[in-house]
Order: sequence, then C-alpha cells, then structure tokens
Amino acid sequence: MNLDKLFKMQKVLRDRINYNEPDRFNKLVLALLVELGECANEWRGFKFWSVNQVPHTSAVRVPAMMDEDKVFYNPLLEEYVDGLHFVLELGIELDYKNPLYIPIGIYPKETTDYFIELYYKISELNILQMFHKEEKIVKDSYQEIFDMYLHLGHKLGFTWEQIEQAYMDKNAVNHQRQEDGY
Ligand SMILES: O=c1ccn([C@H]2C[C@H](O)[C@@H](COP(=O)(O)OP(=O)(O)OP(=O)(O)O)O2)c(=O)[nH]1
Repeated sequence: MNLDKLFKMQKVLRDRINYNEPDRFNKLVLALLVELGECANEWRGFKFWSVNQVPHTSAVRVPAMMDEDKVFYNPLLEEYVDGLHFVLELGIELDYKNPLYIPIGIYPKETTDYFIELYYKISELNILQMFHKEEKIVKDSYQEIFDMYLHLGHKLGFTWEQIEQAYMDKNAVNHQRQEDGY
C-alpha cells in the first residue's frame, strides 16, 4: 500500500486552500474529530436504542432527481475519507515520511473501541504537538493514529482500493469547491 500518492494529492489541496494561521494544527485536529463523529454516525453500530443499527452505505446524492438520473453514493465511506483527508493533513504538518505502509491483518478491537481510542489518540496528539514539538514522541503518536485509522477502514468493511478511489473522488470534489468559492 503506497500512500505517497495520497500525501502528494493532499499537499496540492493543502497548498491551494493555504490556511496558515497559528491555530492551523488545532483546527485540523478538531476537523478530524468532527469527521470521525460523522463517520460513527453513518456507521450507526453504537445506536443500541434504535432498530436501525445498520451502516448507512447507500444514499441518493440529489433526491429531487428523476429515478433514472439518480446518483448513489456511500455516506459511510465518504465520511471515512473526509477524515482521511485530515489524517493526511496532520501528517504533512508533522513532516511525516513513511509512506509505504503494510497493514497488519489483525483487528482485535470492536469498532466502538476504534472510534473511542482514535478520539483519545487524536486529542493526545494535539497536546503532544503543543508541548513536545519536533520530538519523536509526536511522530510516533501520529504513526499510531494512522495505523488505527487504516484499521478502522478495514473494520468498517472497506478494501484499500475502495478507500483510495473514494479519497481521489472526494479530493476532486474539494478542488472543485475551491474553484467554485465554497
Ligand atoms: O485544509 C483542508 C480543509 C478541508 N479539507 C477537506 C477534507 C474534507 O474532505 C472536506 C471537508 O469536509 P466536508 O466535505 O464534510 O465539508 P464541510 O465543510 O465540513 O461540510 P458542510 O459544509 O456540509 O458542513 O475538505 C482538506 O482536505 N483540507
């Protein structure tokens, strides 16, 4: 799994958006936490109070269209790759260089635990970055988040090919939004 391409694409988007205020890292961290929440919400598996705990994986993009023109998408996958954008952004911020990633095929955690642990680790990264800038502990913490985020993707049922394709699709939408003054 070569992540180099994704880091490069993210850097192009990053430079186009080009937000460089001192709160940039904090805002990226919050953005990732928000996307993680949106992803959990589409997963639905924690909603023990609901009869519908099935992941939301198919929806119509513009419901008002004629049936034959309707375009379907996967809301769970889309939220997941929105989060991946911010995971990559944080890596760029930290000048992280280890794009060749070999996934480990063991997923001992429940999906709920992945989400909770990611919240914890991402918040911890923010603190570490504040007080231990440039130290190895920050990059190690990031590596752990990266690892866990990719494992979450597999746990949600996505192959790397699906994730990569969905990332590229959303990346193109994000460029179009910049073009359109979103
Ligand atoms: O510096 C940035 C800022 C944004 N994005 C991407 C990540 C994600 O794919 C999208 C933002 O998420 P979303 O599409 O949900 O946009 P939003 O502004 O949160 O949506 P809404 O206006 O519906 O609340 O922009 C980046 O990659 N880098």
